[in-house]
Amino acid sequence: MPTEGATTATQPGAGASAPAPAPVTVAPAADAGLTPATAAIVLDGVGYAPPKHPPILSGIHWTVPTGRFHVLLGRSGCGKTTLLKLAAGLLVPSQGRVRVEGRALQGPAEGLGFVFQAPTLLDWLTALDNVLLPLSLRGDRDRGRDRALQLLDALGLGGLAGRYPRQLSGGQQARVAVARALVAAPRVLLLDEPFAALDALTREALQEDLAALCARDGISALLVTHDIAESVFLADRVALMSAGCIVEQVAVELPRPRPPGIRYDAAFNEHCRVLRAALDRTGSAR
Ligand SMILES: Nc1ncnc2c1ncn2[C@@H]1O[C@H](COP(=O)(O)OP(=O)(O)OP(=O)(O)O)[C@@H](O)[C@H]1O
Repeated sequence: MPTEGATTATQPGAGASAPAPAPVTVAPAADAGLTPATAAIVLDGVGYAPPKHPPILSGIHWTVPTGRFHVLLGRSGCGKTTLLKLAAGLLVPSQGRVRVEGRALQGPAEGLGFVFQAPTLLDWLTALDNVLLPLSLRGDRDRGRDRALQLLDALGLGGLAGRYPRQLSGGQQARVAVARALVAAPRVLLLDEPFAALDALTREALQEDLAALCARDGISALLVTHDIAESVFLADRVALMSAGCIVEQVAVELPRPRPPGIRYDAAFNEHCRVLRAALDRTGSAR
């Protein structure tokens, strides 16, 4: 259902024989402030400027509803990582406020998982102990062992729990990093281009596993990426960032669960086309 003020985009020149995919909803940035009944993350008029530096972000109104998967898509340098750090409480906004699960952030948010651009595993710990690290740091290691093993299994690393990072491929290390972010059963997961360094096939497999785990556990997720197809495969809604602002939003109205083959469907490609056009409207990176 298009949001008020939204426009729709259809495929030009779609042939008479093949049914045209349903229109994709493109909403103006103003709709980013819509507040659903339950919100995982709310950014209310958020701006951020480092000390003695011009603003990186301004006027961000954005809500991630509970249990939904939202993606921030934008060119390099537009402010995506900065926004994610504000949502995690790792940076304090210069204007506005951030709320995670209804609580105003005063510092690093609790009960939240974070997956960084690089896996950042500790070389001297096994895959299992890397996954257990967040629990070990608070003295809960033993209680989490079964969950850690189950997560490694769900991510295809069942037989590799005893390996050290140097004995794992890049894709396997990325899987360990995802398991580590999930081990404490966060309700909210933030991901900063976690698969950017991986080859296309490994990346797609990880997207599928991530989508399945988030759906299984009802996790609210916010992922930052440059990758249009990754956005469409994972997201319920994509926000486009440009020069520190959210400029447009695209609702991804594809069924869930999304099988790997959906990437070849006309509707999937239509979403990619619309996002690409929206990204082109944002101009060049600054
Ligand atoms: N602490 C800082 N001090 C000054 N400038 C900063 C600081 N942190 C980030 N910036 C600048 O703010 C802008 C946004 O950075 P950010 O890392 O949020 O972008 P991004 O969209 O995540 O980029 P990428 O996709 O390349 O990771 C960049 O121009 C960056 O150089």
